[in-house]
Amino acid sequence: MLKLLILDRDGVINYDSDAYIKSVEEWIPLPGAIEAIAQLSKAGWTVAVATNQSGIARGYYDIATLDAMHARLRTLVAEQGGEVGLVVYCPHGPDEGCDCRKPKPGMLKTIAEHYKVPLAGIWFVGDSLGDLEAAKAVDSQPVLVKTGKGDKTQAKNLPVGTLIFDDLAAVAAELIHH
Ligand SMILES: O=P(O)(O)OC[C@@H](O)[C@H]1O[C@@H](OP(=O)(O)O)[C@@H](O)[C@@H](O)[C@@H]1O
Ligand SMILES: [Mg+2]
Ligand SMILES: [Zn+2]
Repeated sequence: MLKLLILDRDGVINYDSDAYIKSVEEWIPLPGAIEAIAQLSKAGWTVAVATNQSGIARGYYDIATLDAMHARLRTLVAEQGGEVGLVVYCPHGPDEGCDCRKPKPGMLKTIAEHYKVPLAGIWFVGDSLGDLEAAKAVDSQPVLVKTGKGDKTQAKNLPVGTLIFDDLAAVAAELIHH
C-alpha cells in the first residue's frame, strides 16, 4: 500500500505570515523542512500538500505566483534527491462556501482519490486548528507541529488523538525510523 503523508504548507513547510505569503521571495522554507520532505520521499513516502490560499480570493497574489512558489518547493526537494507529490490548494475566500477550504476535508479527499488510498489513519500535518479538524473529519490522523501558528494552536482545544511534534523534521524522523 502507498505510504502517503499529507502536509499543510504555510507554517509547516515554509514560514507563515499574518500578512500572507504573497510572493516567491516571501516563500521561505522552515529549517529542516526541505530535507525532511526529501528524506521521506527517498524512504518511499509520497508527500502531498493541502493548503488554504485565500490570498488568491483576496487579490494579494495570483495563481501564477502560487504556482511559482510550488515550483520552487519542487526544485529545492529535487536538489536533495526527493520529490513532492500532488499539491492541492483552496483559492477561495472564507465566505464562498466552497468544499475545499479547511477545516473542510475536500482537499484531503481529492488527494486520497488521486492516489486511490483510503484516508483512514493517513497522517495530515498542520499548524492550525482547521488542519486538525479537516483530518478528524475524514478519520485521518491529525498531527500538529509547533512551527508557524502551531505554538498558538497547541493552546486550543485539539481534536482527540492529535499527535504533536516540534516541526516537520521531527515528524519525518518518527515516520522514517519507527
Ligand atoms: O497554512 P495553509 O493552509 O498552507 O495557508 C494559510 C494561508 O493561506 C493564510 O491563511 C490565512 O487565513 P485565512 O485564509 O485568511 O482564514 C492567514 O492565517 C494567513 O496568515 C495565512 O498565511
Ligand atoms: Mg498552515
Ligand atoms: Zn475552496
